[in-house]
Amino acid sequence: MEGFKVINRDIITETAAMAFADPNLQIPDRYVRSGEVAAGIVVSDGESESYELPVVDMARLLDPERREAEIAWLGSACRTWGFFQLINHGVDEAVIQKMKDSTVNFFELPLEDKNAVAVRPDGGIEGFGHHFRSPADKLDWAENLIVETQPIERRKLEFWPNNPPTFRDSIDKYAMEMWNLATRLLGFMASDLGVEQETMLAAFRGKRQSMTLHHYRPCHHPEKVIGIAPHSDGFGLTLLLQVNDTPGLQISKDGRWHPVRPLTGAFVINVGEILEVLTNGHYKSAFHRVVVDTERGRDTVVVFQDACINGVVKPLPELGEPRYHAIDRSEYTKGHVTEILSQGERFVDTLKK
Ligand SMILES: O=C(O)CCC(=O)C(=O)O
Ligand SMILES: [Fe+2]
Repeated sequence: MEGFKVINRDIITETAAMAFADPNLQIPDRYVRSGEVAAGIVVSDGESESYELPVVDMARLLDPERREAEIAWLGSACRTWGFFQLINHGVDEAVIQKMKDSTVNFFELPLEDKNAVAVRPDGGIEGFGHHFRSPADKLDWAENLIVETQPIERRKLEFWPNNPPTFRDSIDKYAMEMWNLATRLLGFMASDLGVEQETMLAAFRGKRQSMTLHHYRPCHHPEKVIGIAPHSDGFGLTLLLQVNDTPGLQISKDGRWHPVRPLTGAFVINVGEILEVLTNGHYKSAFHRVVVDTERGRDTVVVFQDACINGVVKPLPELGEPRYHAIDRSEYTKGHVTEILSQGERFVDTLKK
């Protein structure tokens, strides 16, 4: 984000923290966005498709006899939904548990302690704070912490909490596990697309990895507030861990919101806009949002893997006549931030030929 003013983060104030904590307090006006919550049709619980994303099984991907069919299934999930849940992922359970515990412990701290790593006016996107993603300056009903994790020289440890004391180590180990998982998945995606694995991996290797931890408080008026406003992810690949089984994530498909039921132990993986471009539009980056629950809080740990080809966002040359205009990676960032703030068209759509 160098050289570009990031204006979509804000510090969390005592007033906000009080409103989060006390259901009897009136919801501050900056969080009230009933029209946005009501926008669009939500697939109802009774419909069979409603809570199912395609479930991809890493054990099958690794099994020579089942691999081919599972790769095709993975590919179809990325083409139709842009999202899937991943089971039998093989990520070290101790690392996951430590990351979950650190996340829960951090968000439980008093506001003052969390604000030790607060966003700074000129500090870019990193730190503890709020997103606001609407032209009307409305805030999400959530707290989040954003840190850059790779390459190592980009790490700004002043934004990495040292309370709880395990936190920095958790982030470090978890970041490594997620990169390993991402490379495996990208290899299988390359096979599905019929490109060399190395071509796909080269677009991601050495690029940025960042992590967002979200904490969505319950709200007695979930129809008035939104956990994360609709957006599509701006990087290459997103790997999301649900810390608890509170639902809330909804994915846009065929013009309707599909609520996702978190599968215990699964990751939710999704295609970001840059991967859509790399795949020349074969894979889709879908809009999604988070609604909040009346009773239960929700925490997620989200890792974003960035990608580009020699500093440029463009389709992999193996995938035929490019259907997107090539754009410099830094110009792409500016376009995507504008998209977040305007909540209009996806920025990648403006790149389509
Ligand atoms: O917390 C979630 O379920 C979604 C988070 C998300 O969409 C994001 O961080 O981009
Ligand atoms: Fe997202």
